[in-house]
Amino acid sequence: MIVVDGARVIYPNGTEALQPCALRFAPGAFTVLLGASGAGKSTLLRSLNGLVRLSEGRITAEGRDITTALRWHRARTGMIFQQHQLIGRRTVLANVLMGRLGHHSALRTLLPWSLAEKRLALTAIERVGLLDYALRRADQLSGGQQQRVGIARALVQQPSTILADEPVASLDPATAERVLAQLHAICRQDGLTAIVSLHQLDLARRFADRIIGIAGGAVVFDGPPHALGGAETARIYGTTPQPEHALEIA
Ligand SMILES: Nc1ncnc2c1ncn2[C@@H]1O[C@H](COP(=O)(O)OP(=O)(O)OP(=O)(O)O)[C@@H](O)[C@H]1O
Repeated sequence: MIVVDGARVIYPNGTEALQPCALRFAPGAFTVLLGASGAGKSTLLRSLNGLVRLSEGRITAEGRDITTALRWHRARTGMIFQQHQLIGRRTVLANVLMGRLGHHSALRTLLPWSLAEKRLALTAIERVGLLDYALRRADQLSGGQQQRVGIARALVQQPSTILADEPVASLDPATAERVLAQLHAICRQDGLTAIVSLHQLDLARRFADRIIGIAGGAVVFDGPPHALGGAETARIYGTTPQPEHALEIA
């Protein structure tokens, strides 16, 4: 269980990117963060991995404050980014093995990877359907394939939580859906807690167990997809509810 308790983020330039909020993330749930550009989704996700320092409040995982147990927390938290953050000239296998770095001391990383770790990496690559590409350079893959490498790199960490920051934003709609469906299926199979920011409302409705809507750094909606009607969507995106949406809520 991850618990966000009164977390607030004010960046050094004075921007309050996250207003004080209290959230609980139950194990195994697939949560989608929705919000307009600049709403604060990345700030929340990055706080959950200790990449952004809280100005107030605290975040705990399994009862441990993540700031004092940061290395432990990061080792069990897989991060997936919009731009994949792959090393283009390295192979898929080498990129996926990078996911193991958090499990080793700095000195251990100077040694070659063990057979067991290579097996783990190949299994993760196989799970995302890219075994035939394991020895290809990452920059020779399509955008969708590169994001699947990003997923495999997160899986090889053997995480209990996946944080994904707009993982399908740079993909065409059909590829976005396939990649997200694969991520969702893997999280389900492994019982992983997933917190995923998305721009696509339809994908959020389809895959989320729970949707958290953020606007201006505040949580303005928190509930299951079926509770997200026109008025709630308008609150998240700062738009006027449409008549058909109004009917949907009635
Ligand atoms: N390092 C930073 N320093 C100052 N302000 C920042 C910083 N990072 C983000 N912000 C500001 O904080 C607010 C929230 O940004 P954030 O990136 O969390 O939003 P987002 O919902 O993820 O947006 P997007 O969908 O465009 O990625 C914005 O006003 C943004 O300009």
